[in-house]
Amino acid sequence: MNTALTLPTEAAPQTQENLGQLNRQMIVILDFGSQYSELIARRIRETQVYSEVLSYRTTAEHLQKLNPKGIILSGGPNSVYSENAPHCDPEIWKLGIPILGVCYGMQLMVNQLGGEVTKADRGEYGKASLYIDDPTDLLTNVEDGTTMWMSHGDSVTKMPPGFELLAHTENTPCAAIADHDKKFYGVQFHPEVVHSLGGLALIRNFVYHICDCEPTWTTAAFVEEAIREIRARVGDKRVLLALSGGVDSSTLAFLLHKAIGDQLTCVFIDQGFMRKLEPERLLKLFEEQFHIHVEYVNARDRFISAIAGITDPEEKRRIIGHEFIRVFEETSKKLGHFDYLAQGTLYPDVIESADTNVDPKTGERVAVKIKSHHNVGGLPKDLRFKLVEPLRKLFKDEVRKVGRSIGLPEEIVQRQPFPGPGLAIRILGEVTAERLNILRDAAYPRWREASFLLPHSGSSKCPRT
Ligand SMILES: Nc1ncnc2c1ncn2[C@@H]1O[C@H](COP(=O)(O)OP(=O)(O)OP(=O)(O)O)[C@@H](O)[C@H]1O
Repeated sequence: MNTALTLPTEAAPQTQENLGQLNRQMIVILDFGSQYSELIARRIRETQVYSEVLSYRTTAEHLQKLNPKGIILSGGPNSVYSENAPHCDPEIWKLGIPILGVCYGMQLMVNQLGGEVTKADRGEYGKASLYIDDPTDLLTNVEDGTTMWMSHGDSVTKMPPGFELLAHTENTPCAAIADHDKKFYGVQFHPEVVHSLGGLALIRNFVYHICDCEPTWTTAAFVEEAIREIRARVGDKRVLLALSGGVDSSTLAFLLHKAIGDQLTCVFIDQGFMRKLEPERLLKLFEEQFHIHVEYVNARDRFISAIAGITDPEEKRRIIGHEFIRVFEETSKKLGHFDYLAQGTLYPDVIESADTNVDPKTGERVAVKIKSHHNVGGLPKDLRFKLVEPLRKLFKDEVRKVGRSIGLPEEIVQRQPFPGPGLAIRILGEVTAERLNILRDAAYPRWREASFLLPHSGSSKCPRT
């Protein structure tokens, strides 16, 4: 039940602030609709270089402003000749920026630069051995005969002027090509997928040797910049955060607390659907161990009454989501005025939710509607919060790294994802207090309970689950 969060209109533009990304070397991935575009971005970031996925519609003018160290044209499901096939701004070839085309991206490069792409006699899907014709440059340290992952129906049959062959496979004469002078490269295979054994070496060659990047995208650098940015944005104002105890909101709480200390107020709503001892554990960790104040709201009776007699899981979710918003709203009003609401929006949310919201000029995927956390979805307009979303450029594994680096305990960093409506959804049929207790006991190993309870006895704030 991911209700889109419709934000107060004045808050929306501020969500576009790119916390922790200023003055950073970047590789831009132009997305032509491949299921792997996000994966390319992740692979680049694994080399400690920042990368962003933008729409293929991004203009050369905008790219010039962004000043990336390199551009990657992703794969895509189309043929370059098909009607409505996505094409990039042809001006990008004049920017003087290294460009790597992957699969469809390579075919587009060939098509736009005067070569030829034709429907192959036999498409190539799956693993293929790559035979290297030029072991320098892009293919330095890539083993001859290494396995690469192919998935294409069209093939390059004539290279554009200025291009040379780097590698071939049994079925694909032009599997890797380059115009060394202009630093344009094309590969028919997918170096980003794990099955491509030489893929990471190739990506590293592109990023470090061809684009001349340095490994600046590190967790420590992100944390430092994010803290600076949060302070600059928030000033001396108060920030409200809905804390679930999951990895995203917990990392956010730690980061914000580091940046603005007690200007942060965390609200934890105990709806009574969490796993055994989770509420107690959360309060103990945050309040006693890390001295981060958490406003505990015991709303167990309210939630269980709200779904009394309801058996349909979707209906349960809807009611719980609705109730959550009401409780959150009431609590925030009681706690006084807040200028900012912190949200744990992550980069995949930004990419996925913005598909239909591409700014035609910049190609930026504008997250007008943020695919939100169902529990804080649909916050009423009159709350009028501005947003702080310092994690919106991070993938989940990067959030875990950030959390770990700022002291978030491993039990939260590695926590199994658990949906907001939690046990209420795991129980088939009507949810009753008795069923909740049975499920809690069944799902919770005794030894963990014992290790948690001794020598401490949980938080005094909330009743035992
Ligand atoms: N019981 C709760 N009390 C307060 N806030 C909550 C609660 N449950 C969820 N939230 C808020 O809703 C957001 C989304 O919840 P969801 O269950 O979808 O988990 P998530 O997106 O994996 O995030 P997290 O890792 O922080 O749980 C959380 O990040 C948190 O801000």
